[in-house]
Amino acid sequence: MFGKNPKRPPENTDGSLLFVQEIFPTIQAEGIFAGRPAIFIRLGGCNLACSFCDTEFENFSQMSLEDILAQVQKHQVQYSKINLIVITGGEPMRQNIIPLCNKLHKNFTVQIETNGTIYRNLPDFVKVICSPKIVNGKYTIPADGLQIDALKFLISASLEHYNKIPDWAFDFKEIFIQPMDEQDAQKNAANNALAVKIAMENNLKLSIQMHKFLQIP
Ligand SMILES: Nc1nc2[nH]cc(C(=O)O)c2c(=O)[nH]1
Ligand code: SF4
Ligand SMILES: [Mg+2]
Repeated sequence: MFGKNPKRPPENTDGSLLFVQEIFPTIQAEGIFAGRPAIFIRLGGCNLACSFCDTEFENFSQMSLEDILAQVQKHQVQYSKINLIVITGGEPMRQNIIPLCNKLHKNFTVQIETNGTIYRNLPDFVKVICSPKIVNGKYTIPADGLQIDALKFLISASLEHYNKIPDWAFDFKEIFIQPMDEQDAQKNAANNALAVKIAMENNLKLSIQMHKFLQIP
């Protein structure tokens, strides 16, 4: 969170054990499935350390796929109709999530939230939302071969480089513009205004973090 995390490299395991921060039901607040109830699996660790990162992902513990599925099933007791799983982080592609995706596919639409810097040969059914980040003054271009369903750009009026969509992005079929939450009312107001301007000028969809407005996870 807030760039204070260690940058953790990709883990190349068989995917039968994963580092998990939290498994919780909520409303998917961002991107193509915004508004849809979902069970979130937040995985531990990230390979980047963004100064504005709003997420705690370093209190993770190792879980087997069976334990993860059992926790998902526990939430299904209360929310039996939910049919969307969101795997996020941290950076979920840091770990081998392919076996987990395959198991979840039987009962759920599976969507991941990734910064796009790590390649994995994900099954075609996985919906990938990629939010590129600035590294060395430039947006990271999604890893070669990664199948992406939508890009999501965070917009800040004050943080360097986060005020413009890179030209390469327009080759992708769907782009969301999302005001960055900088935990500061004045900055956030400027971020909202700039995000609306960029969305309007480029005919792109706006994504707002509705869970913060709703005060849900
Ligand atoms: N409600 C809710 N929706 C989200 N969509 C993406 C999130 C993320 O942290 O990746 C997120 C999150 O943290 N909460
Ligand atoms: S890539 Fe995402 S999860 Fe990782 S540090 Fe940046 S904002 Fe946080
Ligand atoms: Mg979040």
